[in-house]
Amino acid sequence: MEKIHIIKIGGNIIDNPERLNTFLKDFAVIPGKKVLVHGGGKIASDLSLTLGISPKLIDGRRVTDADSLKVVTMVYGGLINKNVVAQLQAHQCNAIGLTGADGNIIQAHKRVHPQIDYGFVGDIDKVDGEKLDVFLKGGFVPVFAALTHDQQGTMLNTNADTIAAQLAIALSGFYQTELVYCFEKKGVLKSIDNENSVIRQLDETAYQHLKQEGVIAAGMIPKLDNAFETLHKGVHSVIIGKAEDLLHSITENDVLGTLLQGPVKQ
Ligand SMILES: Nc1ncnc2c1ncn2[C@@H]1O[C@H](COP(=O)(O)OP(=O)(O)O)[C@@H](O)[C@H]1O
Ligand SMILES: CC(=O)N[C@@H](CCC(=O)OP(=O)(O)O)C(=O)O
Repeated sequence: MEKIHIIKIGGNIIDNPERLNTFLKDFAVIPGKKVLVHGGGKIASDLSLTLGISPKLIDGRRVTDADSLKVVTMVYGGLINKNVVAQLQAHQCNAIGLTGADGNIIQAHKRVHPQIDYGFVGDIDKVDGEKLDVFLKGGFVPVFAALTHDQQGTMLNTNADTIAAQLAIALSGFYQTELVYCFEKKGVLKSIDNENSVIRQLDETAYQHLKQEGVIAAGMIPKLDNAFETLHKGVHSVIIGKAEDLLHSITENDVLGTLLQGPVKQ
């Protein structure tokens, strides 16, 4: 099976023009088929404050009222997505910027929660892997913003880690899929203050223990929940690591961050 990489960049890289440029230069030369997914939560929060809208997050998920939806649509789908695409074009990578609404590739519904009204936050129902594959087969490199839609004309804000996971699952029907979460640390750490304490390989049992002990916390919990879900649904492997280590991990076949692997296929 042909390989594909689904790569997600975290907010701390998008927020830093130099790190972003270095990352995009590396991303551009990754051989083979690839998809990039980005968020940009921090930039959206900063712009919200400038506009007099107080950002509100619960467990890392943005409560997205009508005004916040306008902000995230502009910031993720416009400002960040188009600048990322333009920079990739400058590195001879034929990127095409998409949201889940484009080509109806990611269908979602507004989140229903018994206690909390998250507003215009989307939970994904379906990813159309075949439509996405049309772009890939056409030689394009899809770049997804953290936006989906409800098929009734409304955009929805959807966490970028979740979008990357669901795209990886959908593409695993056609490709040997590797999901890569790039963020600002070297990997999943045994001791959060020690960059040299990277856990090289993590299985689900060890993850549950480390979560109970509080070693793995905050944003790393939904990231790993997403990651293990993908392994149960056909994704070959997941790498969690530093953006600057991406190229080495992929091209040298030597993962510098944390590697999660699915069951060995017969
Ligand atoms: N054991 C751990 N190893 C690494 N990061 C951890 C760990 N436990 C909690 N974290 C936190 O998880 C964060 C990553 O989640 P998040 O902020 O959602 O990522 P992203 O930058 O991709 O949006 C890290 O910045 C770190 O503060
Ligand atoms: C529903 C929800 O929380 N959406 C996220 C989407 C952006 C994102 O995921 O950005 P990072 O990867 O930079 O965190 C948000 O608005 O913050």
